[in-house]
Amino acid sequence: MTINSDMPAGNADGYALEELRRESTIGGIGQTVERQIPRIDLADFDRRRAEITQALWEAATRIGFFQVYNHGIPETLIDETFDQAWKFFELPTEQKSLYPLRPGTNAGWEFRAQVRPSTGTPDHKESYQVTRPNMSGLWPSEETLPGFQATMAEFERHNWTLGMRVLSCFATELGFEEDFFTKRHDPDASDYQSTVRLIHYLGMEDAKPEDFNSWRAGAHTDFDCLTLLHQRPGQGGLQLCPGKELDSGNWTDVPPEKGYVTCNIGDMLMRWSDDRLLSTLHRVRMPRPGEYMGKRLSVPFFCQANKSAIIAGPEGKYPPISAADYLRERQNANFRG
Ligand SMILES: O=C(O)CCC(=O)C(=O)O
Ligand SMILES: [Fe+2]
Repeated sequence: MTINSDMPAGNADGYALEELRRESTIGGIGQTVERQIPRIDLADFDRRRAEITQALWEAATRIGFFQVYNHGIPETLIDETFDQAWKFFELPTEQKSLYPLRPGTNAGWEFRAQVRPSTGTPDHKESYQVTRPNMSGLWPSEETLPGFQATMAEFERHNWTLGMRVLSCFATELGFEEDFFTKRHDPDASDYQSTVRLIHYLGMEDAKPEDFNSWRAGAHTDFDCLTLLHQRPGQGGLQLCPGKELDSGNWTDVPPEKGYVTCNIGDMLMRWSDDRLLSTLHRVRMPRPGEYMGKRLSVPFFCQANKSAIIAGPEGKYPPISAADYLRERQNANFRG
């Protein structure tokens, strides 16, 4: 049975099965409560590494979400990436259909194809994913979108650098070598699978009332080690709900702000850390009456360990599994067809 997101929030008492009750709570609207999302200054990283590591560890073990600033990715490059993303989404549907998402590759374009287990309804969005080794035939030509591929490549490289920096702090706290995760996200390997995802949440200006019952992105945790999320000021909607408080349905807005990259731990790193680093549930809600109704763009970078990497925590809480097998399981539960 599928629980739809238009089920009234907090009305789960009638359900006998714990799983259904829990799922309907996740899919429900819940309440908005304020929580402090830690903000961490990465300036002068090499000199301040110990101090930054403590702040990242505290945030990642307490709430699993944090925002970093002075992060080293040029704002002009971020702006250019959003400009190119919008140019891509503005292409005619027939053109975008030439670059279809291939199952299991995290590469290519999809339109309303992602159904979250928490809601059972397709996210109100389209997306285009870039996973470098899997892009054959999926790049728009220079004629179609001048500079697109070069911008994505540069953006990808900067995000990888930032991601590896943050992961190096978690590595040492977990008792691994500083470059432990860097080696396992080797960008030159053929089984590299970190991903840039351009997302367009459809504008709601002319939407039907029932469209507001669905989600821009249904509640989920990310599959990866670490997500670096770029958002646009004024285009809010991201909310999180920390694990222990899930039953309360208390969700917290994470407003986008210029200069900040929102980071969250994904399931892969939670497992790799024997559950010490928290992969926190989040979602993108529809705008409320009176809020900005236009389109929403966001660009996450997912640090996903290379396929051959073996995920095994220092304390051995879970049996070792390759990153390839781990991601396959998660993707199969999320994409139709
Ligand atoms: O668009 C956002 O703000 C969040 C996107 C997200 O959570 C995801 O793509 O995993
Ligand atoms: Fe996410």
